[in-house]
Amino acid sequence: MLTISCSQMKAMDSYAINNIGIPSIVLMENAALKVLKNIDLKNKNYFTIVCGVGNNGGDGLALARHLALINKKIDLFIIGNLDKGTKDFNINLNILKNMDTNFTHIKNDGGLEKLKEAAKNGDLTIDSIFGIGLTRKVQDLFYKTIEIINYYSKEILSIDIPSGLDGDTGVPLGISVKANKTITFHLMKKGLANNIYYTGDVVVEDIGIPNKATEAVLKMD
Ligand SMILES: NC(=O)C1=CN([C@@H]2O[C@H](COP(=O)(O)OP(=O)(O)OC[C@H]3O[C@@H](n4cnc5c(N)ncnc54)[C@H](O)[C@@H]3O)[C@@H](O)[C@H]2O)[C@@H](O)CC1
Ligand SMILES: [K+]
Repeated sequence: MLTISCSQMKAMDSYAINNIGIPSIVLMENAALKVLKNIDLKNKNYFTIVCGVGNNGGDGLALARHLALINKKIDLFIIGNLDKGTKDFNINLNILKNMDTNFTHIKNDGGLEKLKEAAKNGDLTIDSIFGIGLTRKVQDLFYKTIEIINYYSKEILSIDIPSGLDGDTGVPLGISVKANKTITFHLMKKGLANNIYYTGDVVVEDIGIPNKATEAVLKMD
């Protein structure tokens, strides 16, 4: 199976967006719908969703909307500086606010306590804190959040990459979510291959990036 690095994935995303003209929000919506497709909606009704403020978090917010639309119970948590959300994260957060969906900003111990309860009580925890944009060691509140997700969740689904896992080396940067299932986008990432301890089952889902983008990037290397 072809495996790619996080920088190749970023370049493919960017080629699809900037050279082909697919709006990034379309890719995000596709990503969320592909995650939704991989959830056992017959048996799962209560979702604890933990989002960062990058595009991985944006995927989680779009998924939260789709779960709310089909009347699932969602407990939404956001970690990170809300003033630094990406454009597509902000679009999705704004939609949720307009739908009167509440969220907890994990910025103090109160937030972590709520997360413990939600992770314990939920049927599935959705991990959308970091994807291919993880750049440094996971520390402090992020570390504690991942610790709680791993310890209390009945089952965990990671969006794109288990948060904290280096998508190139497969080694945690300080700590990583240990997922039961990982839905990764477009192509398999190097760090997810043969790394079932962290990733659980890995499903690769197409999000509408044309072959032309893939080939253009592979040719560069
Ligand atoms: N337009 C796109 O590029 C698309 C991206 N997609 C999703 O977006 C992800 C990539 O999004 P981004 O590039 O925004 O990156 P991420 O969302 O993976 O992470 C970036 C955020 O995490 C922070 N961060 C990184 N390392 C940290 C650390 N150790 N501690 C605390 N904060 C840390 C950064 O400051 C930034 O806020 C993909 O994995 C995928 O899930 C999909 O929506 C498809 C389209
Ligand atoms: K993730």
